[in-house]
Amino acid sequence: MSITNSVIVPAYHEKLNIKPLTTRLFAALGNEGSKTTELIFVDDNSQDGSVEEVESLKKQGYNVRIIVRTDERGLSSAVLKGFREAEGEYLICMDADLQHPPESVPKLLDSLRNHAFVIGTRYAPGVGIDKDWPLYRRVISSTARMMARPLTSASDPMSGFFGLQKSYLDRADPRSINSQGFKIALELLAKLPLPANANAALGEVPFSFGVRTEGESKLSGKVIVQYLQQLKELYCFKYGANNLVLFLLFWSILVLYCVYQIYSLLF
Ligand SMILES: Nc1nc2c(ncn2[C@@H]2O[C@H](COP(=O)(O)OP(=O)(O)O[C@H]3O[C@H](CO)[C@@H](O)[C@H](O)[C@@H]3O)[C@@H](O)[C@H]2O)c(=O)[nH]1
Ligand SMILES: [Mg+2]
Repeated sequence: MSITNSVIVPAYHEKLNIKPLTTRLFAALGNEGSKTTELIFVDDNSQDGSVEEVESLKKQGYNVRIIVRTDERGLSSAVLKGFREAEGEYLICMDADLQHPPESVPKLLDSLRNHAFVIGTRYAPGVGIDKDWPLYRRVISSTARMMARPLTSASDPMSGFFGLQKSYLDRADPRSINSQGFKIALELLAKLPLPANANAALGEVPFSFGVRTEGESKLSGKVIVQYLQQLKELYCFKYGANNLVLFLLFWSILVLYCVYQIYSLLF
């Protein structure tokens, strides 16, 4: 049977999460789904035993492999590398740390049959974010989400749990895609030539966002700065570089909003 689905997982120092993610994913896909799905970890030379872990799972019969990059680092570029190497027409991206439940992957794959792009959203009735996710991360995430509002109609463009039909990626000029930072879903939502019909373009699959139990988050100040640079570029892409007044106005509102959020949290 040929591979139709590729699940891409950017991974850096995630050895302890590789086995549970792989076994839970293929269990969720079932016998039939497992035959048509490959799992690809894209690791940036962690040298923590991730390679050996994947090799061992491969020997057990799982269709899993690991790409080790030694010349580049970063979440978004790792995802793009995995997408390029993928065999399947239906691509899924998810984190290694189990904050994205592998059991939701079949739902994303189903939705991808009818939509060019599918986002796993934490903002829908009946789902949410684990209560143990730190407050400062909630503030960063909701502020970042608000800043992306003018760029996409997706309810959760900050999500790293998403899928797309490869043909849409193939139609885009690779040089036009910003591969810096963490927010590759937003980048692709804004830049890919998705169908004009909103229903055909975007599907949303609610999921509950868990907390990491093994390893550490790689979010850093540098990633936040990269996000701000990415936003600036996306605003110029969408609204034109000359639209400076609009841009400055938006940023002023944003700064006021952030101050208000921090103030209401503290007092
Ligand atoms: N290859 C590679 N993978 C990386 C790198 N940095 C991070 N990753 C991998 O990318 C995934 C997400 O990284 P985390 O460090 O767990 O990110 P987070 O702070 O929990 O952020 C998550 O939440 C955001 C939503 O609030 C998501 O946008 C983001 O994608 C991620 O899911 C993990 O599998 C991690 O190993 C890197 O430089 N290289
Ligand atoms: Mg995480």
